[in-house]
Amino acid sequence: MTISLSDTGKRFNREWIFRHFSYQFIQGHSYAITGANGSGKSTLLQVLSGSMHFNEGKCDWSSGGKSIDPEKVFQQVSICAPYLEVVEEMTVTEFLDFHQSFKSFLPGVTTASAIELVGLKAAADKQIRYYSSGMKQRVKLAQCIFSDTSLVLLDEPCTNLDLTGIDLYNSLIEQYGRNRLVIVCSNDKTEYGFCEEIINIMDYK
Ligand SMILES: Nc1ncnc2c1ncn2[C@@H]1O[C@H](COP(=O)(O)OP(=O)(O)OP(=O)(O)O)[C@@H](O)[C@H]1O
Repeated sequence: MTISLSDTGKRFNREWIFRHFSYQFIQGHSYAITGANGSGKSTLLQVLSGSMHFNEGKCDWSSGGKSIDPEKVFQQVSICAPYLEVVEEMTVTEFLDFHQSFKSFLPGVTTASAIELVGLKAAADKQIRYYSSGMKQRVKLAQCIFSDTSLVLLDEPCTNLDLTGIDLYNSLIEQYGRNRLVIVCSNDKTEYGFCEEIINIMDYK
């Protein structure tokens, strides 16, 4: 997947969040979007995911030189973000099985192996509502990283994670992020240290 933005701008009411944003995000590379609180990182990520309209310029998604219908971009997107919820009434096993009825996991990854990889095996049959905030974040990361998509969008991915969780995140990205397009929104280097390109949203005001 390649995402090409040309003079793209997004505003809420009269306030421009970013403007004149021209950039190309290319599969096989990793990018960090940085900037102060409220500067528009999450907004840009949602535009890149195809789930939010923009107000000027262009945003094109393509794969293998062929344009992707904006209505179908979601099929290629995995996202982990603080504003996305998990189904708390389910166990992690039920939740990841349910998720795979919409989006399958990467070849070779099963619900059981995903749960084990994120260190939740002992809590696999517990309802997610009884999980700690760090355990819930591990569920969100599993759902995002193990989905078989070309675009991985991570908004503050280490929220609530302990040091072991941060190490786990980095090793999952190392192992499963290769050959995909990975974009991280963060101001914390422990979350985006692996990224090859750093974009400061403040440069597009
Ligand atoms: N749906 C919305 N309607 C109106 N304004 C919005 C909406 N969503 C976001 N905003 C505004 O857009 C601006 C950018 O918000 P955004 O969440 O993208 O920032 P951010 O850089 O991700 O912030 P943070 O670092 O705090 O997560 C903020 O001023 C916010 O209030």
